[in-house]
Amino acid sequence: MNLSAPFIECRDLAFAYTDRPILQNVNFTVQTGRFAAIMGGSGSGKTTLLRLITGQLRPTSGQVLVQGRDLAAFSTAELTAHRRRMGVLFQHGALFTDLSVYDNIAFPMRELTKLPEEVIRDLVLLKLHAVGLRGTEQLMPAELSGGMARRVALARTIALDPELMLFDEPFTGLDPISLGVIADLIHRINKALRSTSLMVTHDIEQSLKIVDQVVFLAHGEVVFSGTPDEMRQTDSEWVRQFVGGLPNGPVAFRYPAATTLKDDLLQAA
Ligand SMILES: Nc1ncnc2c1ncn2[C@@H]1O[C@H](COP(=O)(O)OP(=O)(O)OP(=O)(O)O)[C@@H](O)[C@H]1O
Repeated sequence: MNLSAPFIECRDLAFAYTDRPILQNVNFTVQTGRFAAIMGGSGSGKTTLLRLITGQLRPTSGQVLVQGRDLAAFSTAELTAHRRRMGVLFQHGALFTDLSVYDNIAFPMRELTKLPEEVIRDLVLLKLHAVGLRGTEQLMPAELSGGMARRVALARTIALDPELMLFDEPFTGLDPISLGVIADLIHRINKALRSTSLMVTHDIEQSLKIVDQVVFLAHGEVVFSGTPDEMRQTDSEWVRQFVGGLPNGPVAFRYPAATTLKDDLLQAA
């Protein structure tokens, strides 16, 4: 593994849903083995960006390069191989409710590989151990707390030792202790597997502790890209409003109404 080479590179990336532009001029690189957070306000295009990187969406213009190769030029077989190398953990980390913890983690191994059951068994136990939940194999998802369920989902995400891990708001809905546990696990797994990781998150406090770089989106463009330290010191108004949780800033508190309140009130009188 060449740790100084980019694993993911977005070059002049733009995307529109039919004629509605969502992303434009997006340029950034994530080096192999690094951990990047994608941040930005609601609707700024973070999840859309993740979907472009998984290959679920195709850019309107520009490129997503994976290990130097344009994703758009991947054959169907290459795209399948790309997805197989990826571990994805979505917001609610949904487990299959009718499968036990064991079968949930074994699922991608059974679906995507021809590994014999005894090897799968050892791998499931190792993954459960990695998230601190060995002994829960026979429990059903309904018997787990929210934090435990997220850890099982994380174990399933790493089932096949992904080279690329994508997390979409992995901390949503967790209490502070579970949140700290998940953040620590994600960090340790990124380092242990040396997998390149991207995480969409609103949680500044936890994520700045564990990521190597932050890509900050506003109105569909990258308005800041740098290390957590650079982010804390930046004078970007967008970032400062987000970090400070300020109600007013580049993202205005008030909707830009076409008339003034005074006019409206006078008209009604
Ligand atoms: N399938 C779709 N068709 C049309 N518009 C969409 C579709 N999916 C998302 N959008 C729009 O694209 C914009 C960006 O959405 P996206 O989910 O990428 O934002 P986000 O930054 O992840 O937001 P949040 O933090 O609220 O999850 C939003 O305005 C959303 O309404």
